[in-house]
Amino acid sequence: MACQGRVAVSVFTDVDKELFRKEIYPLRKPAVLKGVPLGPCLEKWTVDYLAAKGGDREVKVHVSSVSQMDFLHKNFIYRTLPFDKFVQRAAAKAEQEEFFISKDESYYLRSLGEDARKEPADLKKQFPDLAQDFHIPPFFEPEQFFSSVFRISSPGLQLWTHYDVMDNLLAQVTGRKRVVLYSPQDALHLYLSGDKSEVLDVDSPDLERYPNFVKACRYECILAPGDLLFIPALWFHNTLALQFGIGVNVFWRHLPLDSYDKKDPYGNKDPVAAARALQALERALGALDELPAEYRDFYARRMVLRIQSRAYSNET
Ligand SMILES: O=C(O)CCC(=O)C(=O)O
Ligand SMILES: [Fe+2]
Repeated sequence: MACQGRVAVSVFTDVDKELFRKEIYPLRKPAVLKGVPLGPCLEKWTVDYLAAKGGDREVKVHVSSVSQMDFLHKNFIYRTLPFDKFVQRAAAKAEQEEFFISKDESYYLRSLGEDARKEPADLKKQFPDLAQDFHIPPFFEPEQFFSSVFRISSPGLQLWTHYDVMDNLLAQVTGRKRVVLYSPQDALHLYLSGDKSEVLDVDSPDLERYPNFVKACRYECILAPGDLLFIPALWFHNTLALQFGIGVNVFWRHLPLDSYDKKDPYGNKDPVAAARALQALERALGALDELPAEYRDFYARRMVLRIQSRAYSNET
């Protein structure tokens, strides 16, 4: 059945590993899991506690003059702050005394590994004292673990729609967060630029520029503190912090280890076979360029038909 309007993400309570592996994981659909024990972080992670325990190690943060971050027009910059200062600034209710761009700038932290270009983030390594307070849900096998990442946002901050290549458990620890998701099968309606959608305003999209966006089925949920969102690999997600928010996401491998790019600290590089296929496509397009426009158009359409009949799993 066609999707009409919005679809609420399914909510599950009392989920244990068995239920997750049998009833939720195989569906490859997002799910909100309520009441999964996440440890003492739920009570402990106040701004003061985080600042004290997280210490003053330097973190690289996104700083944006407006709350909707725009990767197309780069309305944000990266700056480095000590973790404790960053947390205080992101949680601030009033205008910033010290600022980079403007008094009402927004902040977003996606924590990184020790050597950010090589190593995935791991809370246990970068924030050992805080990592103790967060209990990673035991729903995956330990060898599937890829990374654990702090997600800390100013109130109102919106992160663009993108996909990651790992399965994800996104835990909301404090603050409420709205998450809008789209199926990988809706990729044709999302106006992709690499791993991101060019449609920044998912609530009132520019339909003259992006007419097919209305065809994408919008899944939505609001995460409250203590909620866990399962985001299967390749599902697009757009997050909006309704309040100052602290989250932790844990990425897990879904495919065998050697399906993934070995140099992928973020968990968003396409699997090696997919990257090879995309490269081959670029070569094919280069060959089409040797033809006059009329022929190029015709053979491009034939290629689309071939791809559809050979590789799509169904008629969507
Ligand atoms: O929580 C957020 O703000 C973004 C989360 C995200 O993109 C992820 O967990 O992959
Ligand atoms: Fe993500």
